[in-house]
Amino acid sequence: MINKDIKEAIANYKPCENSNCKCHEDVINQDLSPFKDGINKEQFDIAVTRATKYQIIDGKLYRQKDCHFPSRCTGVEHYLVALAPKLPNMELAINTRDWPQINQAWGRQKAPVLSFSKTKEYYDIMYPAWSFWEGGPAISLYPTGIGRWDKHRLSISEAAKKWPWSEKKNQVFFRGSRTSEERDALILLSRSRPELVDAQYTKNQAWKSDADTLYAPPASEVSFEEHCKYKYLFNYRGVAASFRFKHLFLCKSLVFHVGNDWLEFFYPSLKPWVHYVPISPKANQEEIIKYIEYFQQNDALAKEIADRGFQQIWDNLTVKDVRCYWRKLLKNYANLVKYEVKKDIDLIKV
Ligand SMILES: O=c1ccn([C@@H]2O[C@H](COP(=O)(O)OP(=O)(O)O[C@H]3O[C@H](CO)[C@@H](O)[C@H](O)[C@H]3O)[C@@H](O)[C@H]2O)c(=O)[nH]1
Repeated sequence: MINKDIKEAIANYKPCENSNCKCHEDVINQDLSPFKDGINKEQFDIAVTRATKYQIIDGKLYRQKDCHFPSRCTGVEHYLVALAPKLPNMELAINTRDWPQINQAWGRQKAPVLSFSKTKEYYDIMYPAWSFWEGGPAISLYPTGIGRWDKHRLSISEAAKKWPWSEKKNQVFFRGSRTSEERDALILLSRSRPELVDAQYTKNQAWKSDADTLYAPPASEVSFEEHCKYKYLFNYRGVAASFRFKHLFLCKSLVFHVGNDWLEFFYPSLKPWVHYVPISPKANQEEIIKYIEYFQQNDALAKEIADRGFQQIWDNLTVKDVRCYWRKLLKNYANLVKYEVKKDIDLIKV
């Protein structure tokens, strides 16, 4: 069954074009399609009540004074300041919370909020998360917050060289906090089958007692580079998508991606069975064991998927791709705006 799924996926796979962030272009088209008849002032006014207001006027970037998460705003502004001189005048409602804002199923009126992550239920328009530059989760190993994707690309891929496939431990590895109960099955499996799985909960800011780490003391945190020692790495959603996904591929380990609802802009460029192993969030411990054992018994196949996953991220999620995505997104967005953007004197220059 797994064998057949892999064969079919590989046979149907058409690599995307590795230039000008083309691998991610469809996501821009899809996210903007609900606004194809244009974006009017009323829609923007709704959007901005749920986000931080930005304007680009005569090539310069402006922002409302308060920002809910200053380092997240800085992470976003790193790209916008650089792109502003080449962009037309526009205004944007950028949500820096984890959670997207405009859920269709809850009957929310259509409004153009930009968010880093969403499911198909939301009208939110995805933008590259702040953490490509700064403002990601602050853990003990990254006290100022996870960021600098440019540096992580180099340091993690160097660690992958130190731990080539044949040297990696034949074990599953996961470290992270209990931001979603979907992670419990793997943590419990690790407790009953420690030789197969090393998965433990760490603390986050919300941690109060061992109950928050599923009745075990919190584990010490482990750097992304150290993850490269293991053949199999698990990715889960958290509150929304989790930032760890892109980093895991850089180890040239086999990535198991649990659930496919929560997206960031680059997720659709990664294909199940071609670049990673898809796992249902409902998979119980026996099912998880079945997948792990399959790949332990089909080691060459596991390595092939791991190598393809690495290459896809290495080639198509560069800093240049992130900049290119922002540029295309904002140009296409500006083309849809139907009202005249007037400079808001309450905003501050960034
Ligand atoms: O030992 C560890 C533990 C965590 N991490 C990394 O730290 C980050 C945070 O991990 P975790 O505590 O598991 O939180 P997540 O659930 O992955 O992310 C949460 O935090 C993000 C920023 O607030 C949100 O965007 C997500 O939706 C939310 O679920 C991730 O990139 C992890 O890979 C490590 O590198 N080593």
